[in-house]
Amino acid sequence: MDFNDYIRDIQDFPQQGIVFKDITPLLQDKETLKKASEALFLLVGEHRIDKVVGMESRGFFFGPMLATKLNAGFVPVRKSGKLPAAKISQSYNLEYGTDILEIHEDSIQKGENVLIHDDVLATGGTAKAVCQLIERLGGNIIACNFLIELDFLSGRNNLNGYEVQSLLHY
Ligand SMILES: O=P(O)(O)OC[C@H]1O[C@H](OP(=O)(O)OP(=O)(O)O)[C@H](O)[C@@H]1O
Ligand SMILES: Nc1ncnc2[nH]cnc12
Repeated sequence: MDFNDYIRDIQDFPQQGIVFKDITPLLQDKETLKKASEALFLLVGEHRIDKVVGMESRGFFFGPMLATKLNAGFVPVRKSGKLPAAKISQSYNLEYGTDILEIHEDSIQKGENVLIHDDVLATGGTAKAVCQLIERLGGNIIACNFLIELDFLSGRNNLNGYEVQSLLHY
């Protein structure tokens, strides 16, 4: 089974000139979903992880599954105005726009080992903003884990100094 067969390109979504990597076929297929989840877990290796941080929305697909496999908690990073309790914010740019991300202040304790997970690493703007949020809370970033990395956008250059783990490269 080839994961690439379950990822489709959608031209000009969400805006002109963007080729969108749609992973819903991979999520819909029970065997592929299970295998992708296991493969993402294996990418993490032997690290001890306290918290998996996933970003809204597509970091929520695999983030909690990874957390249970790693015996860790799950922390959502959400877009502006969605989190109810005390939080900190970070603005950022991504491949097709700009936005604000937020995290609850009490979600990570100082010195906790954190794995960041998202579906796609494109320009790295989103992941870099999440790294900044976690470090402002005193978290120790162990690695950034992605289902897909768009190599031609060089997103990992925005994540210098962090381990970047990606299952699929385009
Ligand atoms: O590396 P970057 O250029 O920052 O882009 C990557 C981000 O873009 C997508 O999220 P999007 O903001 O589209 O939100 P969604 O998950 O709610 O669809 C994707 O899920 C990543 O979070
Ligand atoms: N080309 C792309 N496909 C899917 N998700 C993305 N997030 C940022 N760029 C993306």
